[in-house]
Amino acid sequence: MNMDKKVAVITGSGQGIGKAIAERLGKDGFTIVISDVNEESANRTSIELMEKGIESMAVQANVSSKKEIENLVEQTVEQYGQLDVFINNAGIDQVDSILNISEEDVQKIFEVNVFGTLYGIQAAAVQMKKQGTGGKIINACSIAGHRAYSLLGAYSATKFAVKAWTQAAAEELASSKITVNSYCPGIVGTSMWDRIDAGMVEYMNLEKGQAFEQFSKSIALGRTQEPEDVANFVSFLASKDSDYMTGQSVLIDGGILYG
Ligand SMILES: NC(=O)C1=CN([C@@H]2O[C@H](COP(=O)(O)OP(=O)(O)OC[C@H]3O[C@@H](n4cnc5c(N)ncnc54)[C@H](O)[C@@H]3O)[C@@H](O)[C@H]2O)C=CC1
Ligand SMILES: CC(=O)C(C)=O
Repeated sequence: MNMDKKVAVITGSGQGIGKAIAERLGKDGFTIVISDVNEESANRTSIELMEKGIESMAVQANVSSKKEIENLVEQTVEQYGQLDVFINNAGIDQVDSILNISEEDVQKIFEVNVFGTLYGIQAAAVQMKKQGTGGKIINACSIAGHRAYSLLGAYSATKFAVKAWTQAAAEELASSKITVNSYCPGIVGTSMWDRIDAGMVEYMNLEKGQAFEQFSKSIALGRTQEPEDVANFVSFLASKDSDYMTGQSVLIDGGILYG
């Protein structure tokens, strides 16, 4: 174990954007804790990183359980002695109309995207304050945290909430030299968009892939986003270069929304 190396925890990093962030931060020199509710994908991704020479371990955790997230931080510190960067990346999607959304579905998406992000901020901040070294907390927001989309009403509401956590936590934690920022991707071709497309085409009577295609037409840079496009920006947020930035939820969407 090299105690000079900084340690980053990434939730929901068994696949998709979280996995790309883990790979990028590993290349940047971080020791990486892969965490996911899916134990198999967490283990697989952690092994892939180690095969690339990146120090890593996997911890299975469901972000909607405060206890499991506290345990994730405990295990990290037990193994590596410190926590420097905590990334609340895990999130789930939901496609439904406002008139049709059920109480159970709203509860479920808020438990993961909203409560889960809060538990991550809390557990990370407690540890970072104890260390007295400062730190960086980074959250997954979305273009849907800047404007709500039809059929993504509940999802958009959760991402607006992530933006609110980011601003409030940034103000409260600044005196402990802990910064809190969010990345707001656009249309990234992960399994999340496969599910969103499937849900939307059913609602709108389209062919498979057409909802993804229609959304993608709004991207000024003319291509859909790769997980690595997001990871490149998160690399900056996790680095010293972002030390003077806090409370921001930054669009990284190839030019869909401006502001
Ligand atoms: N794909 C996209 O176009 C965009 C995604 N985002 C956000 O980026 C983040 C990552 O998204 P993707 O990689 O696309 O999704 P994904 O569905 O491909 O991967 C999400 C990962 O999170 C894990 N996960 C789900 N629920 C969890 C829980 N309760 N506890 C721990 N892990 C859990 C899954 O097992 C999976 O490994 C999400 O917060 C999402 O809302 C934001 C904007 C656009
Ligand atoms: C998945 C997501 O955040 C959008 C709006 O595409």
